Amino acid sequence: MKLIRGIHNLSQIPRGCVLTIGNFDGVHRGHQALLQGLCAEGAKRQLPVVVMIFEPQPLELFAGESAPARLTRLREKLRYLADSAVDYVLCVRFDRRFAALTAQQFIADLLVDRLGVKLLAVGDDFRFGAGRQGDFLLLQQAGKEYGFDVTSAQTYCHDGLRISSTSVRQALKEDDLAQAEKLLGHPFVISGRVVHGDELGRTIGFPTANLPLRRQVSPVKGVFAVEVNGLGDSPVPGVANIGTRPTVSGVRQQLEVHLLDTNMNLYGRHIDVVLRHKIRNEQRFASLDALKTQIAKDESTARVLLGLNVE
Ligand SMILES: Cc1cc2nc3c(=O)[nH]c(=O)nc-3n(C[C@H](O)[C@H](O)[C@H](O)COP(=O)(O)O)c2cc1C
Ligand SMILES: Nc1ncnc2c1ncn2[C@@H]1O[C@H](COP(=O)(O)OP(=O)(O)OP(=O)(O)O)[C@@H](O)[C@H]1O
Repeated sequence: MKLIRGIHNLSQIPRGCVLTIGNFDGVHRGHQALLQGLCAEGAKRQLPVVVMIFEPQPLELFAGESAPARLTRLREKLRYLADSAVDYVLCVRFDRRFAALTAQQFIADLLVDRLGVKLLAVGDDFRFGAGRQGDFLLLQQAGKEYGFDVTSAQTYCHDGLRISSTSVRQALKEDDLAQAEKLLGHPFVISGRVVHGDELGRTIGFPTANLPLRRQVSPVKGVFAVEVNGLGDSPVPGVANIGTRPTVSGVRQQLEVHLLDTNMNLYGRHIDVVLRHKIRNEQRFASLDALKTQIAKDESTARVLLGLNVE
């Protein structure tokens, strides 16, 4: 899979392709089904498979802080997309100028002139162009006019529920990690690079690796039994807190993970924290001692939940 960043680099994609467009946040099972169908079409027509995504996601431009929490950062999104057999990911910088393109300009300039699209597959709820004026019907009409096919992906459901990034966020909001995993087709993971914290954790006997969540709001909060990938061949068990750390008057939301039975130094490493089970909500404790007592209990709970030998 090749990543093309920005429409000014479009010439790197051969003209004529099968294409889909969207946010693909989480790369859930609905997305995976759509991509599978598209890849089969690409193979049949011997055309490259292209996925157009937007960065930032449109609502992040329009709604700023109140945009829905991200399920995947760009890096993770690309990793999941690479797992399907797509040839190119075109990552479009979604700014005011791009957002102002009318549906007709988007089709004529980008899809037809620049990409020479032969087949476009989208869900039937797909909307695009300034003011979300463009819809499936308009695409079909344009397809006839310019000579490309438009197909609507069959809606992919789980237990009668349409899988969408929104439904995954809802499951996470309800702390239903099992449901989120069923909808995603993979566990919910928070990834990032470990940075230096205040190192207070050390003094209370629970050193933690800190992942800043930056501007991104996490779709989940609280204390979790986790497994950390990216540190060797097998996952390392741990216990993590996602929150603002009210006990030490923290402000910014971050993820802190305490690894069990190892004192590996993680600074600067990129890790994937797989959330396995929720243990409790974050709380403000009256003292660091009270927090320490609770974290020791959390650790025991995590051992049970992760099926580890309880000491
Ligand atoms: C399993 C676990 C649970 C935690 N729960 C809370 C909590 O409920 N409330 C809180 O204020 N801090 C909680 N913390 C503590 C903070 O996340 C953080 O580790 C501590 O304030 C030290 O921060 P530092 O490593 O940045 O110095 C928890 C930490 C861990 C590892
Ligand atoms: N369950 C599904 N079945 C079939 N196609 C889907 C499904 N979910 C999304 N798609 C299609 O995948 C493409 C990318 O979807 P996109 O990520 O933009 O939205 P979404 O997953 O529906 O999330 P949201 O909840 O934000 O609307 C779109 O064409 C969309 O219609």
